[in-house]
Amino acid sequence: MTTTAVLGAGKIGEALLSGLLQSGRSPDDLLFTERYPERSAELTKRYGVRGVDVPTAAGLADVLVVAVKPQDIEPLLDELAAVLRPGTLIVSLCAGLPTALFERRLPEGVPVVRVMPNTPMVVGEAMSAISGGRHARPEHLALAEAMLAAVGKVVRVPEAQQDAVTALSGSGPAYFFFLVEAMIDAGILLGLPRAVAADLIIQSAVGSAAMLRDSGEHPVALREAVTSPAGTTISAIVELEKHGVRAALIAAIEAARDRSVQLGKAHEK
Ligand SMILES: NC(=O)C1=CN([C@@H]2O[C@H](COP(=O)(O)OP(=O)(O)OC[C@H]3O[C@@H](n4cnc5c(N)ncnc54)[C@H](O)[C@@H]3O)[C@@H](O)[C@H]2O)C=CC1
Ligand SMILES: O=C(O)[C@@H]1CCC=N1
Repeated sequence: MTTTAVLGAGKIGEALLSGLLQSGRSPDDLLFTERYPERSAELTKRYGVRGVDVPTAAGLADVLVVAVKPQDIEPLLDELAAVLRPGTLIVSLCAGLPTALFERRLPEGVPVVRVMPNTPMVVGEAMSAISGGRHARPEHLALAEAMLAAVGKVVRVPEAQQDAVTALSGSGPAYFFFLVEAMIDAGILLGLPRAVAADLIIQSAVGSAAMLRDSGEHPVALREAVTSPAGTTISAIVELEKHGVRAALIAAIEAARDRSVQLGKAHEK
């Protein structure tokens, strides 16, 4: 079994640790590093996984998963460059950062796999897209793929598509949560108790997601099946179209893609 260290156990780092443990990985095969000692102690208490410093992680782990914010990557790269063992696989979860950045800043020949996961990892339902860097061989991609397959679904994409992936599925859960939040507010406006409105909307979201995944039907066909002639749904759809919700979503996702590109450009030199 490989030893995997998560460097930066914030929201996505913790989601990965938690998902891997739920999938049956032993806490003894996992490590993490964290900037704040209180956070480190809290995670060890919660998961039984050891918090270590970067040199210890680099000395013990075969796979180093980089999960710090893109803005925090520079000092971590400096630290890692000094202690990285040959053959260690770097798996970056960082939005926008190209594999070339890691290859340039870490010892020559380092295998790097860029991944864009998402937080449903905590319930084993992540969507992760992976791309290999210049020195990532098939066995490196297979190792990263196996790790992520334990916590959800994995696709391989050319690295040039990772900014678009980040905007779609990396940030995607936030759009769904935003929608659910707005729909619950609508329930409040219509006079329902908050808890009832939340139950109605969350179960509708779960049921709709299962239909999208399992029915094999196109989203348009599924929506049409709900939309009765002269019924209630079409009255709502007219309002959504009038308010430009479709265009707003497309523009929002384009803005997220542009931000991902910008995050990568900040580390070009
Ligand atoms: N939150 C999400 O839904 C997703 C995040 N990502 C990517 O994952 C990365 C982390 O994002 P979040 O977890 O949301 O951020 P976060 O801020 O919750 O987590 C980052 C963690 O790294 C720690 N940290 C920073 N520098 C460190 C260092 N040198 N050594 C040890 N620990 C260090 C911080 O204390 C913090 O706990 C980002 O690059 C982001 O683009 C990717 C996909 C989804
Ligand atoms: O908002 C962000 O930058 C990160 C990357 C994808 C999801 N969260």
